[in-house]
Amino acid sequence: MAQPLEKTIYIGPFVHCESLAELDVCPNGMIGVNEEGKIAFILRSIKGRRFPNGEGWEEAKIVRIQDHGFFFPGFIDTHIHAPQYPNAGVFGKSTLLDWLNTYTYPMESSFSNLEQAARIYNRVVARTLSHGTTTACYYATVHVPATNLLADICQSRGQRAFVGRVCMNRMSPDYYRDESVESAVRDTKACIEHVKQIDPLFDLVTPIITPRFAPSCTPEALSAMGRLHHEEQVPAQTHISENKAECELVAKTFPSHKSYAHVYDSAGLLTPRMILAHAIHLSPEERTLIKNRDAKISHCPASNTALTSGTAPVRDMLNEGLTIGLGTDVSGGYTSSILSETREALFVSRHVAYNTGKDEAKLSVEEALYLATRGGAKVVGLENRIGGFEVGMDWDAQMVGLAGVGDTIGIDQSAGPVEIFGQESWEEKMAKWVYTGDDRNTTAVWVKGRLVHSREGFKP
Ligand SMILES: Nc1nc2[nH]cnc2c(=O)[nH]1
Ligand SMILES: [Zn+2]
Repeated sequence: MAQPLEKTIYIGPFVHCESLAELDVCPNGMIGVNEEGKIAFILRSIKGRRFPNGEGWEEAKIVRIQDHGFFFPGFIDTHIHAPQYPNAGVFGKSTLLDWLNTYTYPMESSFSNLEQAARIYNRVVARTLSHGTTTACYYATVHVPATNLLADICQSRGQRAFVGRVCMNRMSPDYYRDESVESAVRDTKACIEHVKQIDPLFDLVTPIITPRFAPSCTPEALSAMGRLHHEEQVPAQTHISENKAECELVAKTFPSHKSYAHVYDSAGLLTPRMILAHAIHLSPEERTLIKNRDAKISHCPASNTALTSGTAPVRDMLNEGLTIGLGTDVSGGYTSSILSETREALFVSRHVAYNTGKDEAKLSVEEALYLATRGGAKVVGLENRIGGFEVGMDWDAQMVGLAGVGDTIGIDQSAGPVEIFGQESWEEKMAKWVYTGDDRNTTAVWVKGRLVHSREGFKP
């Protein structure tokens, strides 16, 4: 069981997203986090220490920003394949459909071995936490024991997670697919039951229905997953319109359906609790349908570039009112860092601007950070609990450290790659973090008030 929490006051600058375009910077404030890991108060000035009287805050533990850093909400990875982690960076010149057969299915099938699963899943959860990912939406594999182990590891390492057993009953090698719709339903239910055992209120870990994508599932399998989504009242995730050959395959295998989005809709899967990854080549009608159903979008720019899938029209989708978060999509995406993904989203938006001649397609640093935090929180349906700093929200946060040039002699690698010369505005500091930072700048990470990662030298 996790250690009981102490009341803690976090002192120093804190930054979070107020809205899509606006960062809220408090250069020197205090955030009190109670024994339940919830934000109890926020003071925007440290003068006078006016925290609530008589509630024991006088004796609370203090955690202070030491350098040019700040507290920032934890990142939300709305789409990541945990078993593909060993393949990160290995994709050659492949595109989606040959990449799945060449790299992905062979790797995922090896998770029939629980030792392999333990090794890789421990690693991917520890690594994503080290990047400041406090919530991750994981695809596991078809294997029940390994999927349950991933849920256990998220629970014990303290990462908020959605853990999905993948349903796929066709178009993959015989050695890696569900035998039947009945066995897929039985195995999916077994994974849901397991999470109910370890976390009955889905406080930290939530099961998620995960039909891989339409080509991998017969219409009967999709409908069965749609029924489970409704019966079990748990969220769902899948891929949509990532690659043109995939879209053609869907048109061919579902000839009576109007569109790719309609395939999911007719299976009862296009709901407010569905997370659709990629959404690159959707028609305007499909985007309208997704908007009307209030289904959510996971934008995965690193993967979309790596697998030559295309450039998602994020600005258009935002303008149309779609809800969007960021996903690393490891290992279509090479990085398990949402900070890197934020940068990729910025660059891809510039390619969209260039290719369409529409300058407004470019995302700002603030907007990309919004997608990485508040946007992600909406995508996973937890916007009232995570993604920002507000009284009553959970303390899912990261301490970002930025080294001041001149503070140390020579180049201090341990302080991380971002160099602060002292003249930077907050806007510039945030841009430097996004464009030049990495996990060396992630000094400490908390989920629900529990310290789940810290760099060497961090003194809580
Ligand atoms: N990027 C990506 N797309 C998919 N479509 C179906 N499966 C996958 C997968 O594992 N990764
Ligand atoms: Zn994916």
